[in-house]
Amino acid sequence: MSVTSFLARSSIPFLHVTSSKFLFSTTSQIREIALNSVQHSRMTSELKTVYVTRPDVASVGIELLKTESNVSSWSEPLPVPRDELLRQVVGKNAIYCALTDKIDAEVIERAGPQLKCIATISVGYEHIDIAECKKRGIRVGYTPDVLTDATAELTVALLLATSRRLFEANKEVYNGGWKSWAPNWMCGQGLKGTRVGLFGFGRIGQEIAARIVSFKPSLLTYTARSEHVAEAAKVNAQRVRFDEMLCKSDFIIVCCALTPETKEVFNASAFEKMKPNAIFINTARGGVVDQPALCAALKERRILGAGLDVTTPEPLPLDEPLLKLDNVVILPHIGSADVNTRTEMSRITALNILAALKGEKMIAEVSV
Ligand SMILES: O=CC(=O)O
Repeated sequence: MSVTSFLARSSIPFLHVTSSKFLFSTTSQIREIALNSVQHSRMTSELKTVYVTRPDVASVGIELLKTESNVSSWSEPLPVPRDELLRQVVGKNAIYCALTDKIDAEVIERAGPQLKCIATISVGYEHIDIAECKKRGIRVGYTPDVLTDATAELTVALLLATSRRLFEANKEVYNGGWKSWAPNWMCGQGLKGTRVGLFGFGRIGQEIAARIVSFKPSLLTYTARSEHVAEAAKVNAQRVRFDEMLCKSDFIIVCCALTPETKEVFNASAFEKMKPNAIFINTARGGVVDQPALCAALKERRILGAGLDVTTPEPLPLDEPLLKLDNVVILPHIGSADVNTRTEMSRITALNILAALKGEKMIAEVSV
């Protein structure tokens, strides 16, 4: 890089820049600047390199990363195309990604042996090939905790919107269907006195439970691999077997991680066991559900309704059969979408990368 173009880009404090003209008086000053330029270029070339796939949600994180690394990023508000991702990761030390990016063995191999860290701006990390990272000693960062409250809040909002038919009712206001107050019109199913089952009782499940308690259900139950005795006691929840949850719940809320064990665990046989008034809520991952089986159960009114913040695929194509049903509420995966939460997620993702690149403890690291 020439001295002039370096100066044009740099922010060396003693340099005076007016209308892109550089004002310096003596040759010694010019020599000093040139020397600085060389040193700065050397420093810059020694900085670690980070590729960011989602600049739209990451401005805070990008600014942080820029303080200590060379950042390049995809520039559009849609996921980076696969071929561009494969091109851009080559030679990078870290990748800042989102759940919309499949970071598999091919991406990792293409990046090269200097890749030290992959950090995702999400709590879920099933889009990253963790086994491959383990094999290569690549550290993986994620953003649990910070999004727990936002996701629990959205889950309750979705549950109420589904069970009290908010979207159906709202449409009637605009399409002339609202003729008069009527005793049997737009009646839904309240939470009070019902049995609620949580499929998964981790951080998010526990926060959903804490919020559901205030609606006075008759019983809160959960299924989980570990007992969570103390956490369950706080909300007076009972651990039950999956089958019991299916057969007896009025509401089932999915709040587990997507793993080989939970993949399509809500299948035709599961929906078959549910009560006809059951309302199924999923804010975890679409992959936990056999979607055609859910669609059939809703269409044939074998269950009362469903509220889904996650689907397969995302986004849903406009000819998706679920979109034709009036007993389902679908949201475009907005569980953690509150401004403060997303800002914090972006910051943590960047801090995870900076820590990993310095060999320090990350804020949240997946144990690979
Ligand atoms: O679904 C959202 C996340 O994993 O953060």
